Amino acid sequence: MNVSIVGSGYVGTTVAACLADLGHEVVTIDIDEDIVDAVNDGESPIHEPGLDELVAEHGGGRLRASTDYDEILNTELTMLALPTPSNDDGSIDLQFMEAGAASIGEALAGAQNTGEDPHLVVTKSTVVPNTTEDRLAPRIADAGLERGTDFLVASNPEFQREGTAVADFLNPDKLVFGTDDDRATATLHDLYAPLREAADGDVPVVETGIAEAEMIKYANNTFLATKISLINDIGNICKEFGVDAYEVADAIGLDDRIGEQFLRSGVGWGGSCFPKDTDAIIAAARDEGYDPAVLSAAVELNDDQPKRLLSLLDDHTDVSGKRIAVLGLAFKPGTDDIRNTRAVPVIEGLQERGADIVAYDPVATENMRERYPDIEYADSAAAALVDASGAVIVTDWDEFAALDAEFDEMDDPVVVDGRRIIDRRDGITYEGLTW
Ligand SMILES: NC(=O)C1=CN([C@@H]2O[C@H](COP(=O)(O)OP(=O)(O)OC[C@H]3O[C@@H](n4cnc5c(N)ncnc54)[C@H](O)[C@@H]3O)[C@@H](O)[C@H]2O)C=CC1
Ligand SMILES: O=C(O)[C@H]1O[C@H](OP(=O)(O)OP(=O)(O)OC[C@H]2O[C@@H](n3ccc(=O)[nH]c3=O)[C@H](O)[C@@H]2O)[C@H](O)[C@@H](O)[C@@H]1O
Repeated sequence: MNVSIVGSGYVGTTVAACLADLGHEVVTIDIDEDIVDAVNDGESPIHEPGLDELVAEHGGGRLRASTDYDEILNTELTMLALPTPSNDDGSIDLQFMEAGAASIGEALAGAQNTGEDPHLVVTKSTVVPNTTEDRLAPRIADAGLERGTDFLVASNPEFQREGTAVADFLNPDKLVFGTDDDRATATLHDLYAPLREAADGDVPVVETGIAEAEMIKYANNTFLATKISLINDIGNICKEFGVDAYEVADAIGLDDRIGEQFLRSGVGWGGSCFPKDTDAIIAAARDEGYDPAVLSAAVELNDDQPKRLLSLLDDHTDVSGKRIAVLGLAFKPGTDDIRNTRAVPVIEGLQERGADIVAYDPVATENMRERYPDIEYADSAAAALVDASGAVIVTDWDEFAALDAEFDEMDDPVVVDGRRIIDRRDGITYEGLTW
């Protein structure tokens, strides 16, 4: 099939490269010329394991990029993979999506009516229920097009994670096709047929309505975020009783109804999506007159975990004027992404206390330096610990598990672990956040 994808960022580029690898002819459309040039030169514009190889193999061939929306005229379907950031009040900002939809409409309207099937426009981005219906389809139609004759719309949300995006896309737990027209459903089946054939096992397809598909994405992300907040709540109780929350989590995870994943308690969830998507669906629900109590509590608890981490440190040392090591800056291991990382409230809390911060991350240091140019950055965890009067662990990088004699170099070896990555050992004052 000939496929176009508007937006060549984390999702757009990953999906495009994987679809090209599965045999489709794919073009991405982006306003950023550097991204377009990179893809055409066979270079991935973003860092994801396995993506460099795919873009190197197909870039400039079955995978192309362009700044020209007219490219969609040579394709059967267009996916919208544009950003859906938050407004100041947490609600979803649809300006990029509406601009993209309008440009698609203008391109389609400029084409000769060939009598072919209507062009399918698929919302890949995460959008609150009814966005495709109420905000995107009308923008496409604004160019003088008729829905059902000139174009169709559908929702096909994406569940890939950063750091494992290629593997997640190629072997998804499910595919969700939200449509209101059999022709759209059939086109999505054609698009994913090679993926389902190549995938490791059976890939279930959920055929549903457009708004249901949009909501499934929020339900998925907010369920997982809330699962982490719940295990953090349970972990905080465990800490009060001197109980090991990880032993408790391992045991409850054996119950199939609970499941073993996403039970790692600690300093909380961050990243480009859980925080923004939770805020967006809470704001959208409130707009409709419903206040989601559990989700609001999940956010509140997530905001409190970094404060609990710092108050554990306060229990052992007055950090004012002292050198304090912050180990881990990325929002999770395996990425240099610092969007909504828990390291930010930790750093700000330490700054408020007047601490002298020395931070270390294997890959995210440069991104954090842009945000906090004035704090000290160490070249290694070992260097960060030298002469420190306390250390806090924010990201569960494997390399932190190997730290041992390095703690002997601390002035006062107080270690507060927000991710259960350091073993308790003689010679250090160790506090686990939930154990
Ligand atoms: N990053 C992730 O792991 C996941 C993200 N999502 C969702 O996917 C959507 C996209 O997210 P990302 O790929 O992370 O965003 P991103 O910010 O990495 O990429 C968006 C791209 O769109 C381009 N762009 C902006 N306006 C444009 C326009 N008018 N026309 C053409 N290109 C334009 C930008 O230059 C950028 O390259 C969001 O709704 C996000 O919530 C869903 C699942 C996973
Ligand atoms: O919509 C999205 O963008 C994506 O959001 C998440 O993916 P991602 O943000 O890449 O990262 P996760 O691996 O889910 O981790 C999110 C946060 O939760 C934290 N976490 C995760 C698991 C756990 O047990 N405990 C825990 O604190 C991580 O440290 C991290 O800060 C979802 O897992 C993806 O399915 C989804 O597509």
